[in-house]
Amino acid sequence: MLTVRAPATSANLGSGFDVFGVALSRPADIVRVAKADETTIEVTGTGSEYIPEDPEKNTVGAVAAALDAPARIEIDKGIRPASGLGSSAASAAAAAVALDELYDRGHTREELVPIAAEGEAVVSGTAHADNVAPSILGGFTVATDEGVTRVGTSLPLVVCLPETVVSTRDARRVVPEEVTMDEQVETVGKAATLAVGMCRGDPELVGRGMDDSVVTPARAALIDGYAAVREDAFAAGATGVTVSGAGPAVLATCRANDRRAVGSAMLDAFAEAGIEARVYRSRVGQGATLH
Ligand SMILES: Nc1ncnc2c1ncn2[C@@H]1O[C@H](COP(=O)(O)OP(=O)(O)OP(=O)(O)O)[C@@H](O)[C@H]1O
Ligand SMILES: N[C@@H](CCO)C(=O)O
Repeated sequence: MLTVRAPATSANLGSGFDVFGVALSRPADIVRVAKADETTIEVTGTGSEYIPEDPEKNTVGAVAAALDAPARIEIDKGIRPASGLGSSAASAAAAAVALDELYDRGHTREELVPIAAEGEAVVSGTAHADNVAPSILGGFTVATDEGVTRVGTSLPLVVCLPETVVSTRDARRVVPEEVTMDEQVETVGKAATLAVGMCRGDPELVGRGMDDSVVTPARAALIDGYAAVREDAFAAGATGVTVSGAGPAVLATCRANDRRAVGSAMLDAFAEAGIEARVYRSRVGQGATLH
């Protein structure tokens, strides 16, 4: 069987709703594929009991259909579903890379991004590419209808995942439908600051650019303990804190030496709110890899 590892990702980064994303160095999904007459899916690993094996309902089924590449597909989940860590996207990204190789379709990595995004439409109703792009390409990505721009960086990150669940479909319902011109101007400034920070590998600039006042406050209300986690992460050295993807994971950036303190502060703040959580001390990492 052909095996691909695709990493977890964090989308939005505050000011880049549905556009920005980063690959995380861990955790990851492993997908194995073999040619077959029709697509079958077997899921094991973290949260697998909540993931459908019906190809019409699993993101990898949509990818196999889009590539016209029927296969026996085994998914070993390292990324918990409904986490805000691009769980559904990582499987789709791994399947796109694996099936393209298995059937020798010859797509470039960039061409595989919209194909993998078809999987996201199955789950959340829209084919947003801000998780599949970094999971396939690695680094920091800017995904728009015109294509994907990528910046390689190894910026330090800390992710804290509480034992609660927020589905992307639900979290999209709370996003404001309109913004004022003041909010638009502020968001452009933040997003530009963040992008420059990624190019320079500067956690101060990236952190400042994460501070969005449109989508994140609406999403934060769905995450018990968020305000305290954010405040305590800053007190421990974080330079920026935001909701990871649709949540409930919380993403922080900081200097590399502060990751341990920031992670502990986030864990403690969730614990004080009576919520168990786990921490990933991470950094921006590479995209899907063939094994
Ligand atoms: N291969 C898959 N892996 C994970 N979840 C899947 C997969 N296929 C379908 N799903 C469904 O997708 C939903 C989880 O996706 P969702 O987008 O809500 O979470 P996420 O990918 O962790 O978060 P986010 O996109 O905010 O980072 C669950 O309902 C799950 O059953
Ligand atoms: N941009 C999407 C990503 C979900 O991971 C959202 O926030 O709804």
